[in-house]
Amino acid sequence: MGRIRLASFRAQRTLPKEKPMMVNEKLDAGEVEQIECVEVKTEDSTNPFLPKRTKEKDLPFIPPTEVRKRDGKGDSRLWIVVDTVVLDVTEYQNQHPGGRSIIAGFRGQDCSWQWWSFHDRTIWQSIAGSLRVGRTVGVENPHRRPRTIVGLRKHGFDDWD
Ligand code: HEM
Repeated sequence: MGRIRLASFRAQRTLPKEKPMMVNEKLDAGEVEQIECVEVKTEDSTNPFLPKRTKEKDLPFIPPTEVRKRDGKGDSRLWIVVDTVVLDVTEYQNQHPGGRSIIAGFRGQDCSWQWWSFHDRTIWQSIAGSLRVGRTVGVENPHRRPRTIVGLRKHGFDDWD
């Protein structure tokens, strides 16, 4: 009985040209399939998007030196860091409601406090959750967080005092 041959973009077929291969082509019984697997090495082939169900503690560690290299220039992916989580925003930057350029300002860098200033946990879970490729430590934020003064104002409404 024949079997279904599944093509993968990672596999490069090396059968003779006169017998071109078709995706999902059925092989005859006994026919030997010759596929030489050649891993397609992009610089990020080891950092795919991780499923939302992956817990943050289980994200693979990516050294900060690698994160900084992903600045979206040339063939590079575009990564940003929120807290300790590395997000791949290469495609998402074009869909960002706040505009593309604001994300591009944080190429390969940390943007934690800016991120939490404009977004909440719902956006973290619904969108950023699917853009995670790993976790890291030690990646710098290009802007110092402005000082905020808290606790000097009385809580509540006391105009009738
Ligand atoms: C993975 C990265 C990001 C995701 C998933 C994301 C997602 C979003 C979403 C869903 C909105 C619309 C919010 C709403 O309508 O309530 C938004 C708006 C916005 N985002 Fe992002 N964002 C990302 C990165 C960033 C970064 C790095 C900045 C830098 C400061 C930023 C700044 C903003 C701003 C300024 C707005 C517009 C807020 C407004 O119009 O009120 N975002 N973003």
